[in-house]
Order: sequence, then C-alpha cells, then structure tokens
Amino acid sequence: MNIALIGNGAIAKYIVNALTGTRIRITALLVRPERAAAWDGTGPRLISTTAELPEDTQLVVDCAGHSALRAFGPAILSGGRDLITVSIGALADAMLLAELTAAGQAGGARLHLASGAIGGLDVLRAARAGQLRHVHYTGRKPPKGWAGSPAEKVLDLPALKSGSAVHFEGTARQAALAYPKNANVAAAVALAGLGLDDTRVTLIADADATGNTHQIEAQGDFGELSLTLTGHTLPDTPRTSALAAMSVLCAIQDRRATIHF
Ligand SMILES: NC(=O)C1=CN([C@@H]2O[C@H](COP(=O)(O)OP(=O)(O)OC[C@H]3O[C@@H](n4cnc5c(N)ncnc54)[C@H](OP(=O)(O)O)[C@@H]3O)[C@@H](O)[C@H]2O)C=CC1
Ligand SMILES: O=C([O-])CC(=O)C(=O)O
Repeated sequence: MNIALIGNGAIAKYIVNALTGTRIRITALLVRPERAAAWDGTGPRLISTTAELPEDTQLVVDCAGHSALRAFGPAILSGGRDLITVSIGALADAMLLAELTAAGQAGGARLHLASGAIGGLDVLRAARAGQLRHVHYTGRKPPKGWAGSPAEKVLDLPALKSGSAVHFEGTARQAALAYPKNANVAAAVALAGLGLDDTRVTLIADADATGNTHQIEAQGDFGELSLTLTGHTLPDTPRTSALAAMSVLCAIQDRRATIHF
C-alpha cells in the first residue's frame, strides 16, 4: 500500500519510523511550501500541494492539525482518495464539515476519524443506538501540555507547581474550536456519542499529572461508562499522547486487514 502523510511533526515522525521497512510505503509528506522547498533529498519526498501527490498514492493521512485538514482535506477527498485524520476537532467548524462531506461524496472517498488519544468510542457509538443521556469528558495534562493554548490566558501555567486548576468548562464544540491542538479527544467523544453541543467538557492543568489523562463519564439505556486513560506523551512533544500516533498507525494498518474491528 502507498500512502502520503500531511505534516512532519511528532505524530508524522512516529508513523514514518514505524512504517520504515514495512510493506506500507510513504510516497510523500505534504508540508508547508518553505519546508518542501528546503527538502535535501533524504527521507520521504516533501511536497506542498495536493496536485503533487504521486499518482500511486492510495491513501492520505493527516497528522498535521486543523489548518492542514482545512487546506488539503477537500481536494484529497474530491480527488477520490480516502483520508485518515486525527484533527477531529476541526469538524466542529460546521462549514468545514459540510465541505468535507460534499468533497467525499463528489470523489467517492471517505474520511476516517482515527480514535486518537482515547478509547471507549465504540461504547458511545453503540450506546447512542439506545438513549444516551449524559456524556462528560475531562482532559487533564501537566501545565506544559497546555502551552500555546487559551489556558495561558486563564492560568499562569509556569507558576502552577502543585495541585490542579480548571481552565475550561463548556461544550465539546467550544473546546474543539478554542483548543485545536488539545481538544481533539473532546470532539471525538462528542462525535461518537451525544454530539458537539450536548457533550460537556472540562479541561484541567495538573502540576502533579505524570501524563495526559482522559476521562469519560456516560449514562444511558446501555448502562454507565466510566473510563480513565492515562497516556504517555510522545518524546517530541509534551502535548500529544503516544496513543494518538498509535491509533493513526492502527488505522493505516487496518486498511490492509481482511478481518478487522
Ligand atoms: N485526536 C487526537 O487524540 C489528537 C489529535 N492531535 C492533532 O494532531 C495534530 C498534530 O499533532 P503533533 O504531531 O503532536 O503536532 P506537531 O506540532 O508536532 O506537528 C504538526 C505538523 O503539522 C505541520 N502543519 C501544521 N499545519 C500545517 C499546514 N496548514 N500545512 C502543512 N503542514 C502543517 C507542522 O508543520 P510546521 O512545523 O511547519 O508548522 C508540523 O510538521 C495536532 O495539532 C492536533 O490537532 C494531537 C493529539 C491528539
Ligand atoms: O494527545 C492528547 O493527549 C490529546 C490531545 O492533545 C487532543 O485531544 O487534541
């Protein structure tokens, strides 16, 4: 299988490393123009437009973030290639969601949402076949995991040396739009379950946290779900859980599997 990745950051590097020497070949990395122009010929080819995607590319994988999904997603789908993304919070933008849906229909291609840094989405998806009454997601990271996010406007993150502080409470849509690099899990939980406007979200900076903790509390006809997952972060970033990168790899590998979840 031949795939292209969007981005060359922490998640993309994990995927490139994991696929090296396997039967899944990376045809190109789609990056910003200045980065593509500086390509030195080593490693996967760097390109900056979807028109440059090598013809034999069968699948594209977004590991870059909301702006990249917005910039490249519609053209990839309308061009007939399936796309896997971890930038799930971008779908809180209703116009982008409509654009991606229309592009996928026009191109006969599908957008696959990787499960990312959380588990339990299968429970929520099945549970909503009955009545799902309440879903609350709590995201907890060490202060440095929130650097560059709106948490900086609410808290003095470097000064938080012990204990924890809430810096966001609201809906999953509000969280996803305000925290594009930190609330994709909130959006995934919402899209799997009660939706972006009915899923409650709390985001916490915790000086005592040793990893990124994701909690789901849900109730409905199915019963009750209480899930807590504490994830290690990737070595390249204190923000991103390793499980997010692993889920992308899993989604890619699943494309080749005859029998899969
Ligand atoms: N669903 C989930 O559970 C999770 C989802 N995520 C999502 O994944 C994204 C990537 O995470 P991570 O790898 O840690 O982030 P990094 O910041 O390490 O890497 C992002 C990469 O994408 C590139 N990029 C960003 N925007 C564009 C663009 N418009 N065009 C081309 N390239 C672009 C960056 O390039 P440059 O350096 O040039 O800016 C960089 O190479 C996050 O922003 C977040 O949205 C992350 C964690 C969990
Ligand atoms: O990687 C994580 O732990 C979660 C994250 O950043 C996100 O939800 O966007």
